[in-house]
Amino acid sequence: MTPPVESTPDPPPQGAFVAEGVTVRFGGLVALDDVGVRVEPGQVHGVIGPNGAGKTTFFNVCCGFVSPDSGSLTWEGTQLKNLRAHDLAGLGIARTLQGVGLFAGMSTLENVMTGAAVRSTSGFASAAFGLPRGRRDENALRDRAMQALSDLGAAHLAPRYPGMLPYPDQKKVALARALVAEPRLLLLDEPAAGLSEGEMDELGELVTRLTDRMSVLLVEHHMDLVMRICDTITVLDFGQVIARGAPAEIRDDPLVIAAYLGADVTGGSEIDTASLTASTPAATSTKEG
Ligand SMILES: Nc1ncnc2c1ncn2[C@@H]1O[C@H](COP(=O)(O)OP(=O)(O)OP(=O)(O)O)[C@@H](O)[C@H]1O
Repeated sequence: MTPPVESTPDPPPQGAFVAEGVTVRFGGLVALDDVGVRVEPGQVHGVIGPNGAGKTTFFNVCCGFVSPDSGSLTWEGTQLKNLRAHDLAGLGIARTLQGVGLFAGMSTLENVMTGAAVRSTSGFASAAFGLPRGRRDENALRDRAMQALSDLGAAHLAPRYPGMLPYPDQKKVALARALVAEPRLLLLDEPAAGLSEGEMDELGELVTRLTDRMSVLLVEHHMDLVMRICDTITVLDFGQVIARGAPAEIRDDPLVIAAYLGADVTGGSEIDTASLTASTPAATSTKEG
């Protein structure tokens, strides 16, 4: 007897996140000048640079918070025109921000559930207010949110309110909220800020594990973390790409070293210039701008 043919769901689209020629001006100041990155599927792409280099502005362009004066973003083969922050979830993109932005009046679990709402059939509002149609969704959302917290070792935080949590735990909750949407691209803005060495190691391991199901664009100050977990690094300085390559290439790039040594590393920057000058075989990186 011929076995019944089972239809398998289409695999999710795979593709790179590509920014090309991104230019942003604030009045007379050119914050980004013809900046491009290419985040390959399943890779971690770091964007680094001294203070004022344009990292946050670039991140904000990728999130749809800032509209570039020129340039384009392409995701999984489709150009993202007039991207707005609220479009991200529907595109399979999630982000965390420097300010964790949790809702004070909701428990940790409810905060994480808001990240999954976009995927529920009847919507979070329906589920949250106990409408009959939303009951099953609510349970499913709750389970997924608990799972996301568990994956980060944060299940015990579920009933607590964000205001009661230390900052590193708030960051975990914000990350769980991003991950519960099961994104294919995760945008992280300085995820290690305020974390201890141990917490940073944990974060690094987590981000590396995530790459079996998503790509990651990481804007980060902590050079050790960036060097350890990124496949490719783009270095900005004064709004321009000055280098791009694998961590070992970037570490030895004279332009990068000069950019960091020229920065005020005593003025609150968390950049460890020692990790830039650690001896590794010299290599050539891509230079632009
Ligand atoms: N909204 C704005 N209006 C005017 N200038 C801005 C604005 N946002 C950023 N800038 C300027 O654009 C340049 C790039 O800033 P941006 O915050 O993107 O750099 P950054 O690399 O993230 O710096 P940091 O590491 O200090 O956070 C800086 O000169 C900054 O002063």
